[in-house]
Amino acid sequence: MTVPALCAKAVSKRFGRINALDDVDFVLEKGEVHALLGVNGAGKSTFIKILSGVYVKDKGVIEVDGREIDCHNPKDAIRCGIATVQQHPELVADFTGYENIFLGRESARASFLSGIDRSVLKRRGDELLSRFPVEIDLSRRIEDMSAVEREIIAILQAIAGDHIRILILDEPTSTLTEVEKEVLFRLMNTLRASGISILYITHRLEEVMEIADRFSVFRGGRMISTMTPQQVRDKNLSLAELMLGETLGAVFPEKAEPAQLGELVLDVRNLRHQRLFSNVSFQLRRGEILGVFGLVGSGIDELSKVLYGALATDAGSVELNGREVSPKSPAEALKAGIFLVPGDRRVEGLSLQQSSIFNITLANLGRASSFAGFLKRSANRRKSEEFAARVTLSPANVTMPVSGFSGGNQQKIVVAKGLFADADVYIFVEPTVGVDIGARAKLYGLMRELAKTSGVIVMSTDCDEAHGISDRAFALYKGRQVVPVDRVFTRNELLMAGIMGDATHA
Ligand SMILES: Nc1ncnc2c1ncn2[C@@H]1O[C@H](COP(=O)(O)OP(=O)(O)OP(=O)(O)O)[C@@H](O)[C@H]1O
Repeated sequence: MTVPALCAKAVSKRFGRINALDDVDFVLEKGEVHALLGVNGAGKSTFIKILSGVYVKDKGVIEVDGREIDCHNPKDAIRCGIATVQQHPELVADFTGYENIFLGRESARASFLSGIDRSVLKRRGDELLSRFPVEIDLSRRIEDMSAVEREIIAILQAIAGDHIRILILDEPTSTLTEVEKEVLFRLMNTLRASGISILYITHRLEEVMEIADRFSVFRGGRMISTMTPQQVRDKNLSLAELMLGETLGAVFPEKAEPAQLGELVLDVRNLRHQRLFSNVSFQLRRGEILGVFGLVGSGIDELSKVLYGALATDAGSVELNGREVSPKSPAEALKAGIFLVPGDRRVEGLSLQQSSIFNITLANLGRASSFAGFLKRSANRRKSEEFAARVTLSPANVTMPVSGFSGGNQQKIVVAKGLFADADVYIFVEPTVGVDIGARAKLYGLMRELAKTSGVIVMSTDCDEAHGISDRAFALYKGRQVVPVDRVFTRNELLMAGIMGDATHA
């Protein structure tokens, strides 16, 4: 019998009263791609953080190549042959690919600072890259690279130590397009063929069927089962239901009936921002959800920022409730009644060291304060608890710092903040990145609820999302609005509009 690359036996970890991992047994075979699945808060990140030495387990045994290891920090893990690429790899933006690949290693850093021989760096970088079927110009700086190029640099950095046998990837595809994902999968396949075992977290279930040899499902801190994609096909199982432990209803809520539509709330005409988008026009009524689909770089990010006052517009007009507005800052937009649920909640949406109460009430200080300007502490707590329950925050603890919540639950706090803000228009940008399928269905339900009294815009690089959640939608293709907004379209038409710039190819 071959010895597995990694074996965990009865591994447990608590955070205060939370049992984040409970007696987890897990086996990673040599040269396999093994996916970790689970709803938000299931314990996936805690498990990989223990393997990569970020957290120390409370009890249990971890073996690498049949030998017990005891890691107390990431360096210990790397010494044991385990390298990890975080969800948002920390690369040095103004350094080249070559420099970043070898920066992670202390010895390289020392020689780097003392003026390393660039030709050595280049030779070693080229040699490393030549082992993989991907093409990247490593002499470019990280800030000029695409998301997938950065991910690949982070992986090359992780495996640059030749003794690395286990590679852990945390949601590596969450910011990648379909085409970029295929590039990453090619790299993963080559690593697998070279005998490296890959353990990776994903919320994109269709990927598991495509790339994983096996997958393990975590639920409530326990490891529920390990299976192959073939077993899922043979038994006709649903990965989402395995994760949830219950049957999943419809992911998207019902569309709005025409009779439910209220007055016009937002009227956007011929909006333009530099060369990133131009001539964007649409109207939004209370009671409806408008979807905007576009690939990364299509201009949807900039469009949301213009609407929210974070970027200036060069031409066009925006009317909110019949009055022209041109917010100069996000604070002004919020005051006017436009609330943005941003794509990157880590940097744009939340103060991570503060509690949920603080974060939720920040969105509407007028509502959170008394006439004399004092914060209404007990009322705010009650309201925060009410909104936390509506977004099914888990754990339902509104005083805990936001940093203690899992990624998906942090996204729920941003939405609770939106509920408290009581805005006329809600703009969601990439609302479900990193959010599990069960919580996603609940978030969509909340959007529909918000749309009962406000107008909602959902901007997404995921066509199924932009189409599934919306009553009407249009696509942005290289800054151009493709689908006429009043036309009823199919999902394929919207997809073609967003990726080809022409809906008629569908
Ligand atoms: N540093 C921490 N302090 C307190 N509680 C924590 C901490 N890290 C994780 N937890 C808790 O442990 C549980 C497991 O969280 P974990 O981040 O491992 O989940 P996850 O499956 O990775 O979720 P997600 O998909 O949302 O990232 C959650 O209840 C979470 O709130």
